[in-house]
Amino acid sequence: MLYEVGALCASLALFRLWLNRDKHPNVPHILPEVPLKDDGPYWIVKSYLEGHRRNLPLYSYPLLDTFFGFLKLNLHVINDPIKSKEIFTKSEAVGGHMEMYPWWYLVQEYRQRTKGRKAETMHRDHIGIVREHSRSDPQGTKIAKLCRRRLMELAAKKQFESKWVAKVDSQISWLVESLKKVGENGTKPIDTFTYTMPAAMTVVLDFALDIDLSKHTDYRDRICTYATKGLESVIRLDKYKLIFINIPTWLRAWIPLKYWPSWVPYMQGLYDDILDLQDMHNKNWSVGDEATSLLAILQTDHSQGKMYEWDVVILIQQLCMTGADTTALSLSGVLITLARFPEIQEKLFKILEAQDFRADEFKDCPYLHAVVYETYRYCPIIYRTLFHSITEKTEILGETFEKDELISFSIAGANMNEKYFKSPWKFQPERHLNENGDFQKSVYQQPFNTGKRSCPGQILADIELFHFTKNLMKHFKFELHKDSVIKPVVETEEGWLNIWSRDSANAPLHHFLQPKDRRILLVPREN
Ligand code: HEM
Repeated sequence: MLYEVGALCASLALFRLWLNRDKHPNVPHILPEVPLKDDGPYWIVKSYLEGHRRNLPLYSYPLLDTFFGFLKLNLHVINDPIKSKEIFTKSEAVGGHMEMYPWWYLVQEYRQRTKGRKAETMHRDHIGIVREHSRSDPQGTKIAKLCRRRLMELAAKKQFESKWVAKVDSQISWLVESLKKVGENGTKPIDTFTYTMPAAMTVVLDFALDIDLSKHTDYRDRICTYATKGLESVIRLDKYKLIFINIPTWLRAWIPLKYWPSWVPYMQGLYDDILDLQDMHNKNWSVGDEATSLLAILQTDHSQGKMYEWDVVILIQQLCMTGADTTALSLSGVLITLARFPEIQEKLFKILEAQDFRADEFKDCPYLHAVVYETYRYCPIIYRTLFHSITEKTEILGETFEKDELISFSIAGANMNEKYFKSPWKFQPERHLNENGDFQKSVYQQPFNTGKRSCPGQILADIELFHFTKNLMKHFKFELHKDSVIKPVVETEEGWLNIWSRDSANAPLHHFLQPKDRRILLVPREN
């Protein structure tokens, strides 16, 4: 008996050693400065800065190391923006989201077990835009790319641009009224995200469904909460989730539902709401009618056998989860940054005032466009790309990667590197203007990443940031409150690092980089 226990321990130890072997001894590791359980966006961004300081084109950091080393995950980070662009644009092997798929599997298995609405037509692989791009699944890849193309084509249609701008404009009066009321006319600091989030959700769902959610605020407010909780639970690597996703499906089927992670039953509500909205949309539209909303375009594709029923539903769900938090937090970032830099705010205000706040297109106010892009750079709330899982053995920057390994690009790292942006710790919108005063995008700045898996919503996001900022500037002056912990402005690395919360990834909204304080004063301009 003793002999068998000894043999078991020895084989476990050997297995652990084998698991922990360094697959990439040439790739430097940068370990977080805090224990992994306390690790959060601030510490990751700090490691990006270190990667750049050491001029490393590629490095790795541990995402997870638990169960005595039996569950260990490393992320490989590409630092060089030009190389990253080349890899994500050309490579056929970096198009997976392996780390996210099980989230959808769990939610769907639960729905099927509880016989939720339309569960009978669900299939675990019909997951819309996040489907894997890989040579081993040509049909799935084709559907993923079609979902992506449909979204991007609709957003980019020049004749529709004024429609998207009008959707932003339609949010302004309630947004202004709400901000004045809760901010007690500029005397009480407020977290604008609470209001920019429903505004951004209304725009994205109006874009997708042609339904104005400000007339259905119950749906709007619920979907906002689902979206934030959904995105947090997709991105976080908590142990309970990891245990669940690693249990084989046949075994999971025996686990009583009360032991499933709490977000799994909770997220069923988002599917139900989307199915309701789909019914609402289809009261005025049927296959064969002109398709102007994204949903109508996708349903037409489904009717022609180009995608499945749940690819359509799940793409709408994915827009809820990716299209509002990102835009709303970035917009709050613009307002906070303008509050920190009053001279720049004043300059922008004067430019806009001189043109009576008329700027229908980006070219009508290059300085505003530059302020938005300088905020994406200096205030990179979305501080890295999603993780991309490798779909087949491939070479990246001289290293051989195996299927299912993870890579990502350090958006915030490149943004703050002197090599790409002179005096990176200074907030200087002018760096995005050329000698004629026109807006010019830097090749080094990639807030949406580039290539086949880059953000398909970037056109809509830019429109929202530009027009929301313009409209809010007209009504408010943004100021830091007297106790703000992101004061004073110090334009050094230390001063920049001091803006950000050091909370772990488990803190609310810390799947993104968060300022220590999102509250500002919004002082009405009319007074
Ligand atoms: C300022 C706002 C936004 C920022 C900074 C942003 C940034 C990003 C980034 C960095 C990624 C990951 C790209 C990669 O890993 O290669 C991403 C993915 C994505 N974004 Fe955005 N995004 C924003 C707004 C939006 C909007 C408005 C939509 C929808 C209309 C959207 C839809 C998506 C989707 C569906 C994905 C996943 C794409 C895929 O996996 O293939 N995003 N976004």
